[in-house]
Amino acid sequence: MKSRLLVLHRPSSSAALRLAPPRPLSVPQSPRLRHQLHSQSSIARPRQIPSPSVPSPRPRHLSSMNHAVEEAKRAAAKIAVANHYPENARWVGIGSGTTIVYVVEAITALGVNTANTRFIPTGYQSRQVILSAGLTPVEFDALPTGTVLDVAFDGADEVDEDLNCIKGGGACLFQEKLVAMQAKEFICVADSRKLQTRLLSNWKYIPIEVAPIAAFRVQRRLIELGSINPAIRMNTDLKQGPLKTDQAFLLIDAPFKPLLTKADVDNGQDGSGKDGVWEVSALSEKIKEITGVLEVGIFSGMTGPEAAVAGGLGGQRPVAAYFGMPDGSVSVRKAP
Ligand SMILES: O=C[C@H](O)[C@H](O)[C@H](O)COP(=O)(O)O
Repeated sequence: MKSRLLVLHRPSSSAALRLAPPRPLSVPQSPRLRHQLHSQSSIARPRQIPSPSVPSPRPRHLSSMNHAVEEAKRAAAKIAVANHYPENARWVGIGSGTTIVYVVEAITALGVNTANTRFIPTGYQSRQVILSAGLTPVEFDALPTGTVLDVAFDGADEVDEDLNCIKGGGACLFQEKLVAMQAKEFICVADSRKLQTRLLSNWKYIPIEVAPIAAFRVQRRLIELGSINPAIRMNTDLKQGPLKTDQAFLLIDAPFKPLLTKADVDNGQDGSGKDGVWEVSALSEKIKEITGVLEVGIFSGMTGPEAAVAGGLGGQRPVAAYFGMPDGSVSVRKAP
């Protein structure tokens, strides 16, 4: 199942800038302190649409690093759209986050006629991105019965060698999974910080969307499964309390040990949860079983084409993931 990494585009001049790790984490030591401490970490952060024209107050080296990251996302989006945006597209899923902005930018830059194309958002921010680009959104629950999306594009917080993803760092995951699973194929676009061998290598927690009334119960169960200090995500402004998703649910950010890949298990490692060591899909299924969990931010299992062969829809694993690299090139991992 292990994917190959291909470099698709390499520029002649190298930007030679290292990308900063994504969203540094500060995981609280005590579950009792979780609300307060999480509010001070970068975990609690409403998303902003990047606006390269807005002057940055940051030191120059930081702003050039950020610029390099944004350009890496843009480069990956451009190639992903060029390779996967269908001719005469009718239904296109649009994910959430900062990278998806460049996907929409790349779609509009194609210059194709979108009069008959409907774009399915995965939340409030996603809908705003679609509208700002002059495209037409249609809510997921307004799709005609039986509609299959031609393609769904989205970002990710981390992608492993099998193309399993962690998503939800920007507080969207449930609608993203709905949309990905309604599409013929899901295409992931990211920058090199997200490209890892195993999930939970650089990105340290799994976002889980939960019913508010069940949050503490779910938190306890996550600890039993081996999560180290799972924390309810707070708004940046503490006075606003826990962050609410588009469904008015809460998010629990659950750190675990790095997740085993299929190859790890094939090589004899135990991913059944012993000592808190899990294989990706095993953990995802276990978390999904907890009463009170709406959805888990692990996208694993079948791809769209695999689901079609199995007789239906339901692929949540991308068929390809595009990564903008620090040197300006774009690498792609494709599902075998
Ligand atoms: O919750 C947000 C989504 O899952 C995003 O797709 C993910 O967090 C990646 O976001 P970004 O493109 O901003 O890195």
